[in-house]
Amino acid sequence: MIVQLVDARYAYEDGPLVLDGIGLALAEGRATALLGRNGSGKTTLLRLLTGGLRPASGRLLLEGEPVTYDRAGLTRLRTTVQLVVQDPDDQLFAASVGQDVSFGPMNLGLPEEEVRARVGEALAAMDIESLRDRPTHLLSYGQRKRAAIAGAVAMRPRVLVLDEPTAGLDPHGQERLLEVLDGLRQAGTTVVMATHDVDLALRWADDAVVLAPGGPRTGPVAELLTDQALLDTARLRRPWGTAVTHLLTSHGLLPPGTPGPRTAEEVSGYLP
Ligand SMILES: Nc1ncnc2c1ncn2[C@@H]1O[C@H](COP(=O)(O)OP(=O)(O)OP(=O)(O)O)[C@@H](O)[C@H]1O
Repeated sequence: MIVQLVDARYAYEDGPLVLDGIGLALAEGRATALLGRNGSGKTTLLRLLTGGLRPASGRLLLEGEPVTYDRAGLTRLRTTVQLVVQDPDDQLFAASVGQDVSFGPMNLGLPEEEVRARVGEALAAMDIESLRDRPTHLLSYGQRKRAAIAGAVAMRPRVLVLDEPTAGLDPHGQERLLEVLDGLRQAGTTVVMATHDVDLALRWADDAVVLAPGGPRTGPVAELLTDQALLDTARLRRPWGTAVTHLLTSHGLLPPGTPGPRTAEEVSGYLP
């Protein structure tokens, strides 16, 4: 496991207990969707995973070793695990897109040529090469979101953690992002994404973490998102694929236990 959170608890100062006894293990190349209603603790969990918050009890392990929350420990964690926060305005700070995306790799002390190559690659991946010299504050929300993700991609982290990355992206932008994330995964990057989109989670992820009032549940995404009792307690909508399967099964058109389609293309597998 690259990163592991073991039995972690977290409460904000003077606030409620947000996470209680959560465990999460991130293996190389796996995609994990983090789901839960507003205020369930998704952002808090992502901040625990990336060292921005420290668990009140429990441990964060990086390659099996407990993370030390000193400068060296956090630097080591953050070169391995990159967080893209929900609001791009909390992430972007340089004058232009190109400068912003190059900041991280430059800070790693990489040679100029390497920085340039990484920035070019990240801008191309996020389809924002034409915005390289644009001031970040003049970009649209979706463009800023893409620029913030490009900044993390340019760091080539082993684990990429994204807080609602598709929110505010147009359909093309969402598809493009999923392609980028699939490409990163194929190259071995571990990706964690908090999202409210159950269809996207079912289609994209291997594993899921559902923050439900009774306690967090972790497991294969196809298993958790077909568990109606869990969806009800977590107040999650049933993914359309699961709903279609349920309908076809209840009409005897599919044998019970048939796994639901994760994409529209997979539905064709049910046709005679
Ligand atoms: N800085 C803070 N100080 C005190 N309480 C906080 C702070 N940040 C978050 N909280 C509280 O912690 C709980 C979890 O918040 P968090 O942002 O992790 O939820 P979330 O699942 O990401 O929500 P959303 O889906 O709305 O983004 C909420 O009750 C929230 O009000």
